[in-house]
Amino acid sequence: MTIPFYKYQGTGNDFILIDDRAATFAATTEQIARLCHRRFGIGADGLILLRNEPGYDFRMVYFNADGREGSMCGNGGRCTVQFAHDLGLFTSRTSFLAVDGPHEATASYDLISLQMGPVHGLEQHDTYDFLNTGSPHYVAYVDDVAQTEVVAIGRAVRYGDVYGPLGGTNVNFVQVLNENHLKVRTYERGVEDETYSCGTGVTACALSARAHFGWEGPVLIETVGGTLQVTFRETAPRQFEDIYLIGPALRVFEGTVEL
Ligand SMILES: N[C@@H](CCC[C@H](N)C(=O)O)C(=O)O
Repeated sequence: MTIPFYKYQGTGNDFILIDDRAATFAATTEQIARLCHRRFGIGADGLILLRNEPGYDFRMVYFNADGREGSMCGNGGRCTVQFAHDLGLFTSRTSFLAVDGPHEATASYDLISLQMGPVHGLEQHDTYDFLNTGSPHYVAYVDDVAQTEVVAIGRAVRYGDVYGPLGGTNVNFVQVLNENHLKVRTYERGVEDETYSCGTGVTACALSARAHFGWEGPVLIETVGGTLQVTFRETAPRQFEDIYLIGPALRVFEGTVEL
């Protein structure tokens, strides 16, 4: 079976995008993992199907690089919005459905502003915060992210006694650069490695910084693959609404692949 695909990236978090409005894509977990493999396939942090959804412009179905359907992906959402825009599904404002519910977004040139779901609750532990921004995130503050063993520590937390039995977690390491300015590196569950950027991860870090430092935002976040911005409204302690993840999303190439 020959499948046409598009490759997109959002601050270096890269995805295979498939126009599946005809709902014909059928692949096993192993086949999706192979498409995402950087030696044996196209190479990506995840694969996303754009499908039709009544009442919305489209539906986003997201698979991690391990081939399993994942929880919400912020950068993948921004790339899917850019893909829908490139397909002509909307002009400047869109609404779509993802695994965590409805989302709204705007596209202006290559800048995508994606409304994330509301966040109800943020756990503050002795050495880290934990919250769910559509995907689960562990947030730890460090002095220097460049000197942090992201993969080794990230993997230990993801598979550790606390979060391993709960399905694992993504693990973010945060360095405060200035007020409203962070530098973040993330170990991603489902990729099982550090990625260049994680949208739900930087969103979690911005909300955590709000809880720690009282920042109003917008919070600027430097990732390995570029800069993202997060805005939010805290409606009550540790309750967040109107959360927006803002940054570039670009088509890199397109092609066909054998399944
Ligand atoms: N890269 C994503 C996060 C994707 C979900 C995650 N890997 C998980 O399954 O928990 C993002 O940009 O949010």
